[in-house]
Amino acid sequence: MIEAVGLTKRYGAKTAVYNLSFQVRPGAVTGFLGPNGSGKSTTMRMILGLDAPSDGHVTVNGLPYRRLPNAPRQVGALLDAKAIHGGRSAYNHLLCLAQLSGIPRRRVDEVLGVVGLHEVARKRSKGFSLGMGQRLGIAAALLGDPQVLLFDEPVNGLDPEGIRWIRTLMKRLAAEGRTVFVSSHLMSEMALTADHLIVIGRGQLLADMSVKDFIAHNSADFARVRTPDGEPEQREKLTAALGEAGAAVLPEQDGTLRVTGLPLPRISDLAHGAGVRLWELSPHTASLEEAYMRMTQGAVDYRSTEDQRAGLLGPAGQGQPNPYAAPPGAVPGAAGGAAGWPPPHGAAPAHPYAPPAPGGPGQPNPYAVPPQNPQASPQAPSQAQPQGWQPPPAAPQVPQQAAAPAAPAAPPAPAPADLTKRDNEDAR
Ligand SMILES: Nc1ncnc2c1ncn2[C@@H]1O[C@H](COP(=O)(O)OP(=O)(O)OP(=O)(O)O)[C@@H](O)[C@H]1O
Repeated sequence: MIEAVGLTKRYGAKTAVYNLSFQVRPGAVTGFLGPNGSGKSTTMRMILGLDAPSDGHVTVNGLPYRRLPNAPRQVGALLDAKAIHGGRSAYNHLLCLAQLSGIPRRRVDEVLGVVGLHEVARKRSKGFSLGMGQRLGIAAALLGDPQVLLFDEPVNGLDPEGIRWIRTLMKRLAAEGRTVFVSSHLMSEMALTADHLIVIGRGQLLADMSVKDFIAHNSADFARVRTPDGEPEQREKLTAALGEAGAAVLPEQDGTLRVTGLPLPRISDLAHGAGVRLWELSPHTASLEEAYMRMTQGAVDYRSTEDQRAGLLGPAGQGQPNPYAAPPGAVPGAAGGAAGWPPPHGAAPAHPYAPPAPGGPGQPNPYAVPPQNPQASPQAPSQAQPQGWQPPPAAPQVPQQAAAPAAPAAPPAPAPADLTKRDNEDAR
């Protein structure tokens, strides 16, 4: 079990992680998601005692990493697969690690077999491909047969077979009762691998819930409807009939209609009543990627200037309304408008594809910490409210009390020009 309470990390004026509280439980794969620069690696480094928190604390099995007896046998981690002495063979690299931690030599052969590197074990690792390096890093993480495992972007550079292998491995490790905490930007992979998600944006907690709940709470299902090609009057007739019945209808670039607000049988009946033939009527269930994009859109620091101009944030494509965009009137917060969005509790969503307001009457708040989660520390309520989500403050503004109930004051949102500048700097 990993437990973070009020975890905060500042690098000078930069607040990388702010007041983060969560638990990572054994027996499950917990995905750790967040846009670039949101603080995932920093959090992992603090878990592993490589960085000291500025505030708050994090424990592994009840103790800070540095106080764990023989930590490498309790916690295994893949942080940076490139952090290997290239002149050493894979075997010698692992043997050094094993000897430092009192791990028997035979374990080196075992883990080399597990990760599929036994045939190249005597080769120098500087000749390894990206994927081979990842496998060696994973072997090192498994070396002490630890109960707690952390993987930062483990599928980086792996081919499809390798990706599938790591998915199976993680599930197996979790099924053995271990704690598996894994960061990734590959949403399709996370959807297949993770049971639970912790999502952060700009160093703050955005969500702590199961994958299923995360998708359900951050997306809106809709129907795809296609009328016969080359008969625009059929499409118009149907659009009018659906609109009259209270549906929201948006034309897609591929000629279909995206319909929300009505069940499929009702759409079919309305089409029949209007004398419109249908070539397609299919349900669309949101993917983890769509739900993730929707939740984190306002917490993205680095975005292409082309995407900003075209509004390419969701699958609707250029020139189409973006179903994941903040509704008109949402406060344009930092880098795209998290502030004020989702709408306040109980408010009707202004956007046709917006899911119901989280925490509205009769609805659980998807951003709230689940009741069974003992994370309900004094810090939790202020962290788990994306509606009031604010970027972490610069160092002088951070209240010294980690348990401060109110969200900290937000610095001014960067103007698009600032983002452009950052992009250009990145490109350099
Ligand atoms: N040693 C450091 N000194 C100063 N700033 C740092 C340091 N380490 C991280 N940061 C900053 O802290 C923020 C969080 O970085 P971090 O690497 O934790 O993000 P991340 O979520 O892992 O990003 P990515 O998905 O791109 O790997 C970034 O703005 C980064 O520039």
